[in-house]
Amino acid sequence: MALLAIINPACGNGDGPLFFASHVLPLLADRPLSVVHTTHTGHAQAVLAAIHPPPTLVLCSGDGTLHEILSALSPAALSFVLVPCGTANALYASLFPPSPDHDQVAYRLQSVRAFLRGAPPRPLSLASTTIAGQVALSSVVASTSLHASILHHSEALRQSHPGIERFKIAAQQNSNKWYRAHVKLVPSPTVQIYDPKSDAFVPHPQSTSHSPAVHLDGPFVYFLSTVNVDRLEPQFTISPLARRIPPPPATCDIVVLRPLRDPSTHQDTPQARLAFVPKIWQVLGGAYQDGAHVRFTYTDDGQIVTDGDGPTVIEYFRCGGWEWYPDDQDQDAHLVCADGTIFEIPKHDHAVCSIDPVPHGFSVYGNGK
Ligand SMILES: Nc1ncnc2c1ncn2[C@@H]1O[C@H](COP(=O)(O)OP(=O)(O)OP(=O)(O)O)[C@@H](O)[C@H]1O
Repeated sequence: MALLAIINPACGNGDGPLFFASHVLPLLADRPLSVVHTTHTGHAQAVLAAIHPPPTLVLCSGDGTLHEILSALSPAALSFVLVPCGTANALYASLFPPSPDHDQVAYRLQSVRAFLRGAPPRPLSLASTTIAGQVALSSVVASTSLHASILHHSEALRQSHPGIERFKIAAQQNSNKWYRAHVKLVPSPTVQIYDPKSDAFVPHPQSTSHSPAVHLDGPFVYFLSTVNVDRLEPQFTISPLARRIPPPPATCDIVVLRPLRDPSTHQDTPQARLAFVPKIWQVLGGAYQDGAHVRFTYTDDGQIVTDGDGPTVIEYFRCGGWEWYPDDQDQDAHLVCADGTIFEIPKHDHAVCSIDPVPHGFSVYGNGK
């Protein structure tokens, strides 16, 4: 089997080349292997586009390089052996959730080991987001609202803060924004919502056989859909049910925070936005506590508790995709993030995200399941 290693020397803390040479190369020494160190954005896919049939790819990078390759080569058939060398490594951390006492080197070699022991590669899902005729693919996340704003603003901090703290700084900069939009959730074949009481997905009450789509009005604080992953960073498990309750094919998990579900928040005012900021941190803090936010509920006076009888703080959906119609007057609501790349919806337009709309053959060496 032809094997190609692509190493991005610029991602994460820049230790990809050294880690590859010290720990990966010795394991692949008896195999025919070509090695490329990328020199610029777009280099990886240019190398791959020239190779037929596509090789099995040992990819030493973060999610961004993977995203570029998938976008350029779709709908090809290509298997990835992942060596996490990026900042967040969301896909790798989801395939191999880290434990506090793991050995750093061994932890990063698990996809290589799965490949070497002949484990079957696991098919990847692709979310396809269309904006003004342009298609953005993602294998991790497609989002709007706070997450898209965080990614938009964190890029400016990449040089000064190369680690994941840049996402926290950008989150603080954007925490009092609400995003005005209308959403249609696309059924597959229904729209399901997580019910913490039964710890199961149930059909959304609006999703009937006659009219299975679900419509949501804003304002939104958070609107984020994931495929293939339950986390965006090793400890930030924003869509934990993707692991605990495995999704059917061609669906995404969607995490939504709409502030007007809070019984103590009645309208969109500057004061209400300010008062809601600590609740946003509480919700995102729940994601850092192994996904505890999916069980958060409101008390009558708007306090957030776990497993209470009030309305859930977030709405956790599972469905075939979504459509996002931003309010023309709300510039911030026009940002869409697809695996870290930011797109802007033109005025009077919208974004449509669907999961695996065309067949493809991307797969990754994961934990063998
Ligand atoms: N030699 C290079 N110099 C500068 N940028 C490069 C080079 N090679 C690749 N790139 C670009 O680096 C960018 C960042 O890579 P990547 O997303 O893999 O890492 P990351 O952002 O550190 O990690 P993650 O996406 O997991 O947070 C990609 O857009 C890629 O195209």
